[in-house]
Amino acid sequence: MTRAIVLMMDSFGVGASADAAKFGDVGADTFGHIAQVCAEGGAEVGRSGLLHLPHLTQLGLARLAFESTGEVPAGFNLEAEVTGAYGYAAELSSGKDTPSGHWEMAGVPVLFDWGYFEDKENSFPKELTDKILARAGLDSFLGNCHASGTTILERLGEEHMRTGAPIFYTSADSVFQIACHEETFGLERLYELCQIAREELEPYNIGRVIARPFVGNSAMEFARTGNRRDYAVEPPAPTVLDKLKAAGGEVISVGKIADIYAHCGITQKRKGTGLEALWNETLAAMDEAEDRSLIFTNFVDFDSSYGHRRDIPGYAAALEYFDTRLPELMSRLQPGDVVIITADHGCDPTWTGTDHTREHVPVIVFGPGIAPGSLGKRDTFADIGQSLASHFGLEPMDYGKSFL
Ligand SMILES: O=P(O)(O)O[C@H]1O[C@H](CO)[C@@H](O)[C@H]1O
Ligand SMILES: [Mn+2]
Ligand SMILES: [Mn+2]
Repeated sequence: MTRAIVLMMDSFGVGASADAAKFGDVGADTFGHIAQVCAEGGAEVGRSGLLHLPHLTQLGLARLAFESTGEVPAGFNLEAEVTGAYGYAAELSSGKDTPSGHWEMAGVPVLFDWGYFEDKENSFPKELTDKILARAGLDSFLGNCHASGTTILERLGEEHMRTGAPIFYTSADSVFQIACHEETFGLERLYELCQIAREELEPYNIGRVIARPFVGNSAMEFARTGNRRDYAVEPPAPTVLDKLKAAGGEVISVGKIADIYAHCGITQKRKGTGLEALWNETLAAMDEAEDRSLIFTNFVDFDSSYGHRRDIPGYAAALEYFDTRLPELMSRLQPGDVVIITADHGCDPTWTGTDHTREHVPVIVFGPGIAPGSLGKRDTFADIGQSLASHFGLEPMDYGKSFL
């Protein structure tokens, strides 16, 4: 069997990269700061004590974090024997957003600059919103600012329900986000509105339109649902996913992977809301996947539920939960399987603001044929894509050095 399983821990950075100053992120460290707060007793909600990640540690997480930052994360040590190959990677792409990180790890770094809506208020050009409203048959909209997606619901969700005006907002990322109530506005209507926005945004070079449906009756109750949908532009060149699909392999998307690659290079899709469901789908995919399959899971909750929310205990508990599921994956490994654990950017929950942080990402590789040891610093996430190309015997990618 030649199979690969990529576990993409969305936003799990392991320390600021050399170019972090360009992003205002010098000193950011998603993993290190969570471990620090846990060790200081500051993450006692829904969990307790030192950050406990025995399986990730056994695979090399503490060592790669030490290689990335020069510091041993609080509560960890470098004593135990390591069974995985471990390293850390810097990002070549110009942005610290989700599509850039994902495309780069699939061998296609984003070397051009995305468009951004930089103004914190009145963020969107009137001619753009006028066109979107006219095509959708709407009179007005709310928001028009940078915002955290949960606080803007507290502020404008009730007005949205009363008036039927959609909420448009953005962030430091190249995104146009639309929040609407699933029942009063309607989910399909929200998706249609996002499709119109996607088309009208073409001249602005915006990476993603994101549908942000929510439910609840009042500001204190609003909750976003698993029906989020991302409308990404297509990657600028064929990724390793496209190449594997073209060569007759299976590319199995779990969670929002398919959306992030604009459905390019995907042969099967499995959905799941929440870490538990995403794990269940990943393991079920492993039980079914045949030779020449790539199972690629995005564990979005680290980012959307905890990183952007600056929820340190929540992030710590999610990491600990993730770690408990690894033995189930290990017990399913077959000869020829390779597992890669990585991330797409940081989102340090101790950092100011609510945006991503420019960080190194972990690269943990294991499987029956993988020798343990350090993979050192990788200069681009594209080393992952190049390694997958090599693993599946595909033509080499233009970027990256294989570690396989
Ligand atoms: O605050 P929420 O709505 O979660 O938005 C976050 O999610 C977006 C996509 O990852 C990012 O651009 C960030 O703004
Ligand atoms: Mn992400
Ligand atoms: Mn994010």
